[in-house]
Amino acid sequence: MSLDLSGPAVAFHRIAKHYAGGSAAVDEVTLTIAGGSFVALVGSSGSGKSTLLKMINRLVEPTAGHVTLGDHDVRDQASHRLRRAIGYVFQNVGLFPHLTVAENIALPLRIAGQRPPREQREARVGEMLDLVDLPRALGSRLPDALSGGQRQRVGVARALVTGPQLLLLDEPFGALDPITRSALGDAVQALHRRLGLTTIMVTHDMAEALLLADRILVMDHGRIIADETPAALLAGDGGDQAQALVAVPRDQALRLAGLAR
Ligand SMILES: Nc1ncnc2c1ncn2[C@@H]1O[C@H](COP(=O)(O)OP(=O)(O)OP(=O)(O)O)[C@@H](O)[C@H]1O
Repeated sequence: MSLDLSGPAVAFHRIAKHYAGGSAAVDEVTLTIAGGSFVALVGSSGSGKSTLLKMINRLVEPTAGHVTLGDHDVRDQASHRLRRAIGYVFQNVGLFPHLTVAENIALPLRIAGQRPPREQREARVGEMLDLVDLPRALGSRLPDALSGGQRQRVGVARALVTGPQLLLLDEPFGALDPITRSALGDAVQALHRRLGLTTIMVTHDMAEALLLADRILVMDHGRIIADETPAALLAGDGGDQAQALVAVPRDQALRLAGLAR
């Protein structure tokens, strides 16, 4: 496991994406995310969050502008090398149903051209299962024989197996029940800190963003309309749209507190 505690800075330089026939999905975004930070991207459906995220690992190519990781333009690397340096977790995980959990976790090593001997590969898979708090015995099961939360943990293990220092999460907990969701959010935050990652997470859930991230970007119509710390958002900063999103968990907390009285 890489323990180099320095995830890369990620910078967007006037980045834009126009899909054919649509308006700008991302509209000239310029900003820098500091290495080692945990950033949440929130905003309404269709505001451009996933598109912005996928321009980092080049699953989407920008129409204009570019992205840098540290000092390097992401276009300067072959995409397989780039993706080895970037962990990516999305809502439905995309585990291969006919491969065991262990084989799924080891797959990025093969794709990255690494062919460690069997014992080394098994040791690495075991380490990754430990990292995401899954029993090693689950390695021999097929993904169908796991719960949704366990599958999502396998997705995180697979994303981190090549030792990336940048982790991208696209609605990673969207399909999970609230208790599993909260436990996994905490697990990802702990991994972020322990491994010194730079983490960028797309979420619809402002409460999750406030609890996990140290910086929150609110998107609307392809632009960043608020860029605040959780403390600043909770203190009322960021403008009306950001405050409308913060009002949802705040009102729920107040109503619950009222019920408990
Ligand atoms: N492959 C595509 N082809 C054409 N248009 C697309 C494509 N992917 C996304 N779009 C459009 O780009 C805009 C931004 O989409 P994007 O998925 O980035 O938004 P989002 O904020 O992540 O939404 P959601 O929260 O619903 O996932 C939307 O209008 C969407 O319809």
